[in-house]
Amino acid sequence: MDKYTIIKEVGDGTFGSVWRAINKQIGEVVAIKKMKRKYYSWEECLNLREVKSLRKMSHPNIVKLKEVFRENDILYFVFEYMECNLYQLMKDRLKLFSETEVRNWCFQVFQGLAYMHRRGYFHRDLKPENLLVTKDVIKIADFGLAREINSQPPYTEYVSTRWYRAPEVLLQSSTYGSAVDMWAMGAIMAELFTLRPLFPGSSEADEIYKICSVMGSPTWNSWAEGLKLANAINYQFPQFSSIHLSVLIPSASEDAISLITSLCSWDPCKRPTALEALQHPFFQSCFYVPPSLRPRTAVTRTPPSGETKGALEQKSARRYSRATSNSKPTSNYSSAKPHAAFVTGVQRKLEMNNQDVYKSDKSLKSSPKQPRYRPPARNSPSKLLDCFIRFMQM
Ligand SMILES: Nc1ncnc2c1ncn2[C@@H]1O[C@H](COP(=O)(O)OP(=O)(O)OP(=O)(O)O)[C@@H](O)[C@H]1O
Repeated sequence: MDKYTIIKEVGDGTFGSVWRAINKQIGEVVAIKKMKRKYYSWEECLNLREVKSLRKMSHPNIVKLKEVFRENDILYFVFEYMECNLYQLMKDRLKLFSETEVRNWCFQVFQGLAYMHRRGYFHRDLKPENLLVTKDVIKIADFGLAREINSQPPYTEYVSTRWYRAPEVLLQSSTYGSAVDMWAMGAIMAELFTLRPLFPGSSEADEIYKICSVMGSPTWNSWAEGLKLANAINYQFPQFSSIHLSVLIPSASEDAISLITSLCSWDPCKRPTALEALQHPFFQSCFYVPPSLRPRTAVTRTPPSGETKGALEQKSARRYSRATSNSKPTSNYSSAKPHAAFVTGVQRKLEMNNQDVYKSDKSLKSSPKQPRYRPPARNSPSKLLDCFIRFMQM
């Protein structure tokens, strides 16, 4: 730690506290994540998902891991520093974001996701707190739960923050994939428009209830696999018809509504991939390249090798026409009774502190509250450096 001057704490997550610091040698501002549990061997550290996945990724919309070191059995990650996260940007805002702002952020996140998914990883815990912003650039952070797409299911350990959790994960599927990130993006995109969570469930059962109350309950036609998953755990969906999302997100354009609707498809197979999302008409005007990205990489809308742009567009067009036609306004929605998301008065911070990390225990129930971590005092006695290994110098 000698190399860094710690400035202040900027984040306190489940697994680590994050500090703003300066690299004394080169004067660079960085974010240092200090992990809460102890690591008694370097092998243990190298096995961490955050290390394994982030080491392999280099993309302008994925937060850069600069260094990893262990000191006194405490593991530290050194990241490029970002000014704030999307939740912080939303929470005190009185005025809605413009559609251009939402579009530019989402366009960048989908590029980061397309890259990550192509490299064989999915994030599994996308939420506004994990999307970090500096000026007009947004980056995906917190790869603590990232999974290799080719790794062997079943995936049974804890996964993702409830409000952004995909239905297949809520219903305890053990074979979900990168489509869980696309679901989370649908919920995040809606929240960017309204500044309110779209599905603010207070428990796992309430989460499914809230999703049904907005998207309409799934049917054998729309998601047979989901009905089977529900049967397997003896769960019965509450019966709702869908609400047209434009009722809940009145400030969003038709294109935005169509993209959110298809991202929030019950059936993971019907959600667009990140690459398909980038081809959606909502991003038609998105040749915008944030100045800070220009020297490093060109933002293009080129399809991946092996698939022609025309073919991809046709596929996207099919997907999107289906998504929009599935989501007609329903007559039984009363505008006098606003959507739960707008009336719950849920205090997000309380909710998020109470968030249940998902465990496959065959029940739709919350796990106990995480104890809040308090970092050691800055003036605590200096500790001996028992191990200091730097394996990355990027
Ligand atoms: N590179 C960074 N630059 C600035 N702030 C950061 C950076 N990385 C993380 N933070 C801040 O710290 C918070 C917690 O970080 P992170 O999500 O990595 O921790 P965590 O323990 O894995 O959290 P979670 O509870 O989401 O799993 C973030 O929401 C963000 O506000």
